[in-house]
Amino acid sequence: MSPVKVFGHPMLTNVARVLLFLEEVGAEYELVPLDFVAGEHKRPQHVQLNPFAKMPGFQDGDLVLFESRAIAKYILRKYGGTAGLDLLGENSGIEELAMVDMWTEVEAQQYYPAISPVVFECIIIPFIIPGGGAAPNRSVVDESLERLRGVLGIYEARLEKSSYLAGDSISFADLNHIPFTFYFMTTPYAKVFDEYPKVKAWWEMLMARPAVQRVCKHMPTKFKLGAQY
Ligand SMILES: N[C@@H](CCC(=O)N[C@@H](CS)C(=O)NCC(=O)O)C(=O)O
Repeated sequence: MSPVKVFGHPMLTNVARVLLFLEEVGAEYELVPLDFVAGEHKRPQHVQLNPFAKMPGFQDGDLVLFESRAIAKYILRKYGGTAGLDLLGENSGIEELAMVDMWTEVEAQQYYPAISPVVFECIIIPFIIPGGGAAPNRSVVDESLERLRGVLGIYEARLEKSSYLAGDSISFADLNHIPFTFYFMTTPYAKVFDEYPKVKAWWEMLMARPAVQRVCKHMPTKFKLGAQY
């Protein structure tokens, strides 16, 4: 059987999310790299896979998916059992499952909107988007850092009670934090995490996972204007 295919550049956060869960479950996959500087994701061939002309696209035989979080859940449901990983909490009780669902929503609805503007302002707009190059907008960064501190305070209180967000086992909710936090840690604001020791220790535990390291090695940590990543 041919392996599943992921279409996109591996340094991009939403592509990295999909690769991360494939690596976690040890599934065989083919990465079909797209040159985003050349706009390959906007070509008709890719738009057939992802009608929003975004990366990633994903194909498993006749099944075509887009939206990285949905793709990641499909991967976990398809391969998680064989890998002995229940990251969605679906083989536990409904209470455990509800905790995974809740913290997954927290990542998408609270954490991501707080952290992503900093990453956009400091990295994505100046260094990654072709023709970007603008200096970070200070007021956007400052407002986002304030919002992020609020979220991290809630995480700190939670992580005083359990090793991971949804409980004492790692889950989908924790691992979804990897792509944007990885890039945030390359910005001058990484030290914000030092104010939250439990959160910092949790982050270090996530980063120590072999699957995380395999995916993050395709994500640059030093940015230069005009570089082709
Ligand atoms: N919600 C979507 C977002 C997809 C997305 O915005 N992908 C970015 C890369 S991380 C992209 O393709 N950007 C290129 C563009 O917008 O032209 C997902 O999670 O898959």
